[in-house]
Amino acid sequence: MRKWVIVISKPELMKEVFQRADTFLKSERNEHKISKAELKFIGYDNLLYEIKEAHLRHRRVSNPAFSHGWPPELFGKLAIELFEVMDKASEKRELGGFENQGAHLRHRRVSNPAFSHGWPPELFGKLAIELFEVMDKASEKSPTFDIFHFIKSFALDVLGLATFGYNFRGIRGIRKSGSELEKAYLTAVYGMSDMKYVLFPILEKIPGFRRPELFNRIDYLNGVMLDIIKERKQNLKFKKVNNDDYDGPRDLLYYMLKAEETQDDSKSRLTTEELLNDMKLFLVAGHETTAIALVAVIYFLGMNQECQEKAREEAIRILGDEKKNIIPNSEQIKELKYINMVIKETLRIHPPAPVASFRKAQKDTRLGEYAIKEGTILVPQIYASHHLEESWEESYKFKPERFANEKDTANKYLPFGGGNRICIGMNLSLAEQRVFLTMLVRKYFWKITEPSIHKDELQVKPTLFGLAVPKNLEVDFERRY
Ligand code: HEM
Repeated sequence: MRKWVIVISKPELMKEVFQRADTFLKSERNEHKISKAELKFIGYDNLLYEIKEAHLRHRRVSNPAFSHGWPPELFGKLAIELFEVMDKASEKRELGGFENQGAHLRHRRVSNPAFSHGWPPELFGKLAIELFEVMDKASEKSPTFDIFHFIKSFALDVLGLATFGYNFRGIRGIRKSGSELEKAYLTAVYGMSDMKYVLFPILEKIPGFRRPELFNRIDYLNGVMLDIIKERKQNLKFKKVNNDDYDGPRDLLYYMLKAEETQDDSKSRLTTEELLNDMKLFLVAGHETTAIALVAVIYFLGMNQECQEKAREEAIRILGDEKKNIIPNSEQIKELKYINMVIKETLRIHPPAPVASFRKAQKDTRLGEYAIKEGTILVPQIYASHHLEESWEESYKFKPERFANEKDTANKYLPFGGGNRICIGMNLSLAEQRVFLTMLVRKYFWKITEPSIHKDELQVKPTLFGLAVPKNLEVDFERRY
C-alpha cells in the first residue's frame, strides 16, 4: 500500500512533531537500512536506533553524563596541537608551490618562449591520467589545505578523550603517526558508510568485494574499547565511584558508569555491549557533525572578512593580544557574545545534520491545520526550515546579528532537533566550537583560496547519513604569531 510522506519545514510544526514523540514516533530500528559493517560496529542496540522504553533506558544513563560542564583545556590543548600541524603544513606548501615575485618573473622569462607552440591533445590526456595517479598518492602522503581533513582529526581526538579518555592521536595522524585505533576507527566508519554495501549487502559475500580487513579492524576496535570499559568498571568497583580517591579520567564513560550505579532496578541498566555501542555511537555521531560545523564557520568567516575581524576583536579583547596561544577559561567563554552569535548563525545557515530522522504517525491525528493519517512518514527538514523567508529575512545571507536577542530566534531555530530525541551532544559540541574558534581567530587571518568552487555557496558532497559534508575546501591561513 502506498504511504504519504510529508516534508516539514515550518518550525512550529517541526517542534510539535519532536514534542509529541509518542504520536510521531521515530522509525523502528529495522526500518533503518544499515550495512553489515555498521551492524557489527554500532549495531541497533544503541541510543540512536532504539525507541520507546529501550531508548529511555539509554537516555537515562547518558543524560547525566552529558550534563556537566566541559573543562576548556580539553579542547584548548588539542587546538594548540592542531595549530602546530597546520603551521607545518603551510610551510610545506610554501616550499612546494610559491616563489616571491622577482623569482617568479625570472622563471617566466625563461619559460614563456618554451610554451608558445601547439600541443598534441594525447599528451595532455595521457599525462592527465598519470597526474591523477600521482595526485592520489600525494594526497595520501602530504597534507593539503583541505581544511576538513585537519578539523576532523581534531574533532576525533576531542571525542576520544571526552568519551573514554583515549587519545586517538588523529592530529598526529595527519603526519602519519596516529594510533592503530585511529586507523581502525576511520576504516570502520568509512567502511560502514559505503553506500554500495548498504544497498547491496550481497557484495560482502562476493570474492573481490569482500572486506575481511574491514571486519578485522572492527573486531580490533571493539576488543580495545571493551577492555577499556571492563578495566574501568573493575577500577571503579574497588574505588567506589563517589569516593574522592578516584583519580581516573572524568569522561562520558565515567559519568555513565556512575549513572548506572544509581539505577536500582537491573532492568534499567545497560549491558556492557550496549554501553560499548553507545560509546562508539558518540564517536560516530559527534565526530563529523562538529567537524562540519567548524569547517562551515571557517568558510563563512573566510567569505565575510568584516565578521572575522569582529570575532577577532572580541577574542583579543577578552584574552588579550599576547602573541601566544591562550585557552579561554569558562568565565571568558561566557563573555564571548559575538563569537557565540557567529557559531549559531553558521549552524542555522549550514546545519550539519540538515534532515532529522523520519518519524511515523502512530494514529490518525492533526498537526497544525493538517490532518495526518496513521502510518504517514514525516520528514523534519531542518535546512529548509532555517531558510524559510517568512522566518528568516535574507535567509541565505550570513548575519550573526540575527542572534543578538535570544528571544527573536528561540522558536524557529532547530539545528540539534528537539523533544526527547534532541541531540545529546549539543553542549559538548558548542563548548568545543567556542574554544576552538576563539583560539583560531586569535592565531590566524584567513581567506578562502581562489578560485574556489565555494565562491557562491558552500558545496557539499552526498553522504550516507545525509550530513552536509563540505567538498574539498581550500583555505589560506596567515599566522598572527
Ligand atoms: C554541531 C554538532 C551536532 C549537530 C548539528 C547534531 C545534530 C543532531 C540532530 C539534529 C539530532 C536529532 C536527530 C533526530 O531527531 O532524528 C541529533 C541526535 C543525536 N546526536 Fe547530535 N549533533 C551534533 C553533535 C553531536 C555530538 C558531539 C554527539 C556526541 C558526542 C552527538 C550525538 C548524538 C546522538 C547520540 C543523537 C541521538 C539522540 C537520541 O536519539 O536520543 N551529536 N544530533
